[in-house]
Amino acid sequence: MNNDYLQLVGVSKRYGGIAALSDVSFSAARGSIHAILGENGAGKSTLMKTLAGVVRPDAGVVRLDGRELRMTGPAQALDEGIVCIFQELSLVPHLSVAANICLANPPRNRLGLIDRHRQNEMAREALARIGCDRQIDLRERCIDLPLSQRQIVEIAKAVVRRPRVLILDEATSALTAEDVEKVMRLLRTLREEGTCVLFISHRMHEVDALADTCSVFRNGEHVSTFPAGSKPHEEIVRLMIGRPIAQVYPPKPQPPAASVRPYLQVSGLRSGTQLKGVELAVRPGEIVGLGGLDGQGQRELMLALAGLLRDVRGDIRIGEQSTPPNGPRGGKREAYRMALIPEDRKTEGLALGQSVHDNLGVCALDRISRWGVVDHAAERALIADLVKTLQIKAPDTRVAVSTLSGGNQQKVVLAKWLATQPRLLLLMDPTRGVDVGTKQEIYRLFRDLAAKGLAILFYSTDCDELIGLCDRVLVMYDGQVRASLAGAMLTEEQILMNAMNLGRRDAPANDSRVHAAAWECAA
Ligand SMILES: Nc1ncnc2c1ncn2[C@@H]1O[C@H](COP(=O)(O)OP(=O)(O)OP(=O)(O)O)[C@@H](O)[C@H]1O
Repeated sequence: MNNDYLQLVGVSKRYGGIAALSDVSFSAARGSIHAILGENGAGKSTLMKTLAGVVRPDAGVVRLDGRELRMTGPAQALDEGIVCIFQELSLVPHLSVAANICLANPPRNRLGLIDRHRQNEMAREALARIGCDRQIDLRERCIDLPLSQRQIVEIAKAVVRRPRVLILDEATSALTAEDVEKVMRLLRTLREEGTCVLFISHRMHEVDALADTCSVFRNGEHVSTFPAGSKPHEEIVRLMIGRPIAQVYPPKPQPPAASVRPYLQVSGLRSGTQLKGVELAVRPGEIVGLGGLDGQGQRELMLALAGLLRDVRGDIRIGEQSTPPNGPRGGKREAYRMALIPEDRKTEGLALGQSVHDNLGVCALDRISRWGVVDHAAERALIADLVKTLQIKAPDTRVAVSTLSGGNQQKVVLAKWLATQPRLLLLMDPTRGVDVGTKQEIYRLFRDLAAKGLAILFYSTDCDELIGLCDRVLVMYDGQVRASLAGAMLTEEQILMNAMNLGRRDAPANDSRVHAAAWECAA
């Protein structure tokens, strides 16, 4: 095995006063999977962008198979066989799945026109390599796909280029557990074929399952490289964040009494073929998880609750009020004191070109305005408070939010909605792309918010965090809540059994009824 297949020597990159990479040297082998670990802002993405020709380093050399690469741009990196799957998806939203997969090099017929038949074949083959050719329609526009499927298309787009070096920057963070397995199988096959895979992930169980070698980065510096499995997790976390982490999840308090009136109560919620009579209740002080296999109505439920889905029937009560049939709309949403943290921070959560300051202030204009005029002192105080509470790492709040690391962008999304002082938080995968130290802080924050009386509905694709954080987990199957699990029943096995509807052929769970029984079991 050529251990120095991909080599970086003395690579540095500064952004103004920030050293994103400081004199980084490391190498990765051909036919191997090399995990790149580090907390948010450690420089991982900058490293990948350097390899992908997107960022030009201030100093240093990159070699591939012994040859020095003088990268002039992304096209040259692609020509060298270096393909990167970025955290922020790069699909053209209004083009079809097939067109996106073949975008860099579409097959052409004798007239020079795109050969659609061949294009479809190539796209289908790429999706089949991942095992997703049946679940994604080649003709569908990417904008109409859920985030997890868009991520699969992004991976297929990389596969079709037959990479020599494949870089995945948090590419599994939006995927369902089932799709993560498929992508892992694909990466192992690519490894056997000789591809050098660099894999950035904040999910240690994926790193354990995949990687041959790990490299840890901190504050732009390469801290250590070691064989995967040779160090305990605690040691790796300490290398990553410079301090040990004892317990990632905060202790769970006593549940609110069953007599406490739910802040959110949903009954008989239906919409199209996705929601088929959802029943649930979330009390003030509770963190209720929403689990199940992907596509069982979890996303639609969240959107329906936030008034972002059409043709919804059933009853939604928030606080003291019933919402209109299609959920709270537009400006009326504030009256219900609810906030939705969306799944895709790039397209739904942030105005990327705007400053951190403007992104943070935009949702709280009511709080920082007097007689329709923004009180700039109040605005600055609010923003300083949010930056401190969420520990957002930004050189200055006037920089564009696009220049922050992925994890810090996610914190901005959270902060801007917390600024509205919601009483109901609807969270869609809020720790996606967030490092373990920051996750710990965010979990504590949610627990503190719950202790202050917020009702929290938490949709996550990560079973581990559902179990670790939530008081109760509702498992959805085929547009209904199939089970409400708490206490000793809140296990991965139970979540999976109910997610696959195994061993239960009975009616959907009425959460209000199940709730009491589940808590009895928890107590
Ligand atoms: N275009 C840019 N302009 C200014 N600063 C930048 C830019 N890109 C990155 N940075 C800064 O460089 C540092 C490293 O960022 P990078 O995105 O490489 O971190 P990361 O390890 O990938 O983090 P995450 O896990 O959150 O994605 C951060 O402090 C970030 O704010």
